[in-house]
Amino acid sequence: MNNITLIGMPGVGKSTIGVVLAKVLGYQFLDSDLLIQKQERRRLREIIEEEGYMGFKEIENRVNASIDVNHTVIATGGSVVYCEEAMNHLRSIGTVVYLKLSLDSLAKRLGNLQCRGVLLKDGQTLKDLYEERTPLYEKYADVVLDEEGKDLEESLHDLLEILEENSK
Ligand SMILES: Nc1ncnc2c1ncn2[C@@H]1O[C@H](COP(=O)(O)OP(=O)(O)O)[C@@H](O)[C@H]1O
Ligand SMILES: O=C(O)C1=C[C@@H](OP(=O)(O)O)[C@@H](O)[C@H](O)C1
Ligand SMILES: [Mg+2]
Repeated sequence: MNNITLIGMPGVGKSTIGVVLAKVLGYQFLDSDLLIQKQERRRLREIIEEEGYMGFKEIENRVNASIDVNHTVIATGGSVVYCEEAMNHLRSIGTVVYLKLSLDSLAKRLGNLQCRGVLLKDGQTLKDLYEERTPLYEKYADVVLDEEGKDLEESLHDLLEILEENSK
């Protein structure tokens, strides 16, 4: 219990802010993408290439649904919101925070999607992905942090304030 799970689009900063948040709170940090790689003994890109879109989702669901931690900040991969069982589990073990950024800002940050290993269906653009996922991020979020126009320090400051508010 008492975990904080970060969800949101790839490139929004879940892994970056997550590790700093863990330090500030005195929590552990877990990047569930790295946990997937460790358990599968393969890199994410290899899993996606070898298992395909559905195969990756199944693995991502299984690994995230089995996370058993306390006082930990969990940075998820952006595609975890497709995994219903995993999302219900993450909600049951702590607070789920949606890190939100506009499509324009994300596009500037992301560069080449393929190189990052983003889970795209054939022909899907970043805009398609954004529109498909936004309702899912909103559905599973206990709280939302709007990062627009904020640097890492400002995002962290506002996140701590939101978490404090939410714990009352
Ligand atoms: N608040 C921020 N403002 C500007 N750039 C950021 C911020 N947070 C993260 N970044 C940058 O965005 C990129 C993606 O961050 P990352 O933590 O890997 O995102 P995610 O884990 O959500 O995919 C990195 O280059 C990181 O330095
Ligand atoms: O959003 C996605 O489709 C993905 C995001 C990646 O993580 P980040 O959100 O940390 O970039 C990683 O889980 C995987 O390559 C798929
Ligand atoms: Mg990440």
